[in-house]
Amino acid sequence: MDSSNRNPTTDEEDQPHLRRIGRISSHLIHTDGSDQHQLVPLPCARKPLKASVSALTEVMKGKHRDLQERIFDFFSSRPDLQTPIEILKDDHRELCMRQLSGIVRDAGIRPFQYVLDDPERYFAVLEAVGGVDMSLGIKMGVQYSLWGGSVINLGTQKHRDKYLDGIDSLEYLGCFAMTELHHGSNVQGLQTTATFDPITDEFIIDTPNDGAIKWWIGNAAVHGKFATVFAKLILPTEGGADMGVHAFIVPIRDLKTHQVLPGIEIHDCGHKIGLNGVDNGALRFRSVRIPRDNLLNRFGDVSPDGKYTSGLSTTNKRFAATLGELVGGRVGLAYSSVGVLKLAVTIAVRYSLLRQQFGPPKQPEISILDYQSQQHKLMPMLASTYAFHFATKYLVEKYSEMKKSHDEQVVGDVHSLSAGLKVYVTSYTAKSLSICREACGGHGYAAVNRFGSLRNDHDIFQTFEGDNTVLLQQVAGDLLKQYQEKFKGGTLTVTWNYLRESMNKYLSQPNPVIVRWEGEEHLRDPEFQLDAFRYRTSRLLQSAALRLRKHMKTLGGFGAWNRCLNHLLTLAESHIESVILAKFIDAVQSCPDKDTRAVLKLVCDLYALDRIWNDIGTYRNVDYVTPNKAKAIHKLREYLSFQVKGVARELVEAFDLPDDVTRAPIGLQSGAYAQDGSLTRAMGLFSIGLEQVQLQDNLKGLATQKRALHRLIQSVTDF
Ligand SMILES: Cc1cc2nc3c(=O)[nH]c(=O)nc-3n(C[C@H](O)[C@H](O)[C@H](O)COP(=O)(O)OP(=O)(O)OC[C@H]3O[C@@H](n4cnc5c(N)ncnc54)[C@H](O)[C@@H]3O)c2cc1C
Repeated sequence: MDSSNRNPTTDEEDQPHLRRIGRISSHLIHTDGSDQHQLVPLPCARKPLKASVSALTEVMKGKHRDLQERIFDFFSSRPDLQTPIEILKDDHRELCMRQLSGIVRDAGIRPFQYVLDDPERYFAVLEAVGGVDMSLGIKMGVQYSLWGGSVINLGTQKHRDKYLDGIDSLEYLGCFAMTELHHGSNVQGLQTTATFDPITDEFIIDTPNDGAIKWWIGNAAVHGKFATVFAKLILPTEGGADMGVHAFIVPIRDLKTHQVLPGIEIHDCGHKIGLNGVDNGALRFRSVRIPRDNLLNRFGDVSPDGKYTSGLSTTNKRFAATLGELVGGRVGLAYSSVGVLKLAVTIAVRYSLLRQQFGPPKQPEISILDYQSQQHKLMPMLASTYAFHFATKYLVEKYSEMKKSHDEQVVGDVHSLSAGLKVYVTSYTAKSLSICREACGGHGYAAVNRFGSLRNDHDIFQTFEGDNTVLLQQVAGDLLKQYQEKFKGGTLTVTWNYLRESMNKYLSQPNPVIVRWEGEEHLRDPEFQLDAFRYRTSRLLQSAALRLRKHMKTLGGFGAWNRCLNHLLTLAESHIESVILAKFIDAVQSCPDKDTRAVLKLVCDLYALDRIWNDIGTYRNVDYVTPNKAKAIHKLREYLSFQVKGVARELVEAFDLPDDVTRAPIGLQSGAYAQDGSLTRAMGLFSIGLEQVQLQDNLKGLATQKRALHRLIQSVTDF
């Protein structure tokens, strides 16, 4: 599988602008004709990179690859559990349920044990099943991370004793019922009530109006037996004291008959844009009585005589503690989203290497990845996939550490990091899925090539577990808090230490000499790259703080925040980008193999310069870079894209996705790199049809069509 970089001479010839630069290497000429400043070093002057797939795979391989392989093997041995291209909503829901129980009961994998003992393993399972069918990943997340997680993290020992075994074995399928028709993001605005009745020692769960109907609740429409219901806890004092939002276990269906229980109404949320394997439903409660013990009482409890006790002094603190325990879902989404991005990039890059269109006169057509525009679409995306891989790996490790140590600093760090990475990665992946589809032309539009379902299934990752725009504001809020702490001399949490070290440096004018440096060595120096990211974040942070203070006087806190909202969102994104870069640089520097380190460094440089170029206006506005330096960044970014293209095949191979998971006929490993143009393309097209028929076979048994198609392919081969 190992191979060296593509022949740079050939590649150069495919790129006339590079050829031009290459030939006049000693002089200072740009493709735009200007001759003012030094060019970035030339392609022909460089040593080709040696990219070894096995060495790269070793770096990218998660700790629990063996577990993921068990899952892939299980699904490849069970064609009856593979999701066909065309499937009706109700069939998809049943299939998804069978897939989940297949993992637990047939393959013997117990994800819930990992939630309890080894979250890194749990996230590895989640990533793998998401590759099989994203609906399965989400259904599993609802069962174990949300419903199961609420019992573990918000309940106490009595709840663990009573529910954990049933959750693990899937006997107690459950829901996480937080969102209401009128309130999604604003959880403190929930209206469902849980009123304590000391006479019967019960809570009475009520939906006071239509707006309080629980909405979008996963597992509710068909399979759920229980729901963790978030409701305002009301005590029976005069007028009813509202103790804020708490979580309660409410049985919704009979364990034996599966009948909906009295006082509960369940409606189906219907066909969705994607994730139709998950049965989302709406729940309404009409004076449903549950025992007092069903209050998940880790952060607040009620005694039989109706007295409320809590170790936390205010409603706000209890609320923060309750929501804080639920970050696992966000970690899972960020991690899984990188898995989706890997899949999409793999399909798009493999296809782009194979597909040929146009070429120089009277010469063979060239691969579409030889076009600068295609490199521009896909290479920074490939670099970002690597960047996100290392950042989310770090997040998962930190999350596991937090679960063990409960160290306050780590808790703060994980909360903000999980919010920031969930937002940044899911938004990026959502946009990339459309770019990948387009990059594969018409074949990208065939359902069998997967971009449509990946895009539709993944899209909602931007909204659930916290709407991205809302979550990003939490990151901005935390940054401002850290900023205040810095000036008060308090401690900064781990990922933000750079603010302490460098705030003063960044708030002074940039060094007038460095702003002119434009040599490749300087632009590819991690110190320069990190400095650029951190400079931008620090400036944004300081200016946001000043603007907020100014507007606060006239508009009040809420109004001032809204007046500065876009600024705050940019600040939070900038911070997350710099955290991602820092983790990527760490990964490059700790890579033991010299050649592999060089490849990772190249990819990391592309990630860094791509992001700097994307926001070049900001850097220019504050004179952090001169116009000539900006041009040099642009050119180097283009050139690095070109260089990454040379190792793109190895970089996607290192994701190590089996064909069973990739599935898209245009993105399979086998035969994808054959050089025989016309026949390869013909075979490629037919194999798409064949795949479609194979999948339909699973559903409808159309074996005769398959044989006919085989004959057709055979005739092309014979010809
Ligand atoms: C398929 C699916 C599955 C789901 N599963 C579950 C589940 O199992 N359990 C559960 O409890 N919930 C579930 N949800 C609900 C989901 O968590 C909510 O949809 C989500 O929290 C967003 O809330 P909302 O829909 O009310 O959006 P809103 O909060 O109304 O947001 C709408 C728009 O307003 C903007 N907006 C809102 N507030 C602000 C603000 N302060 N500043 C700036 N912009 C703002 C948002 O950015 C967004 O663009 C699911 C949803 C879907 C679609």
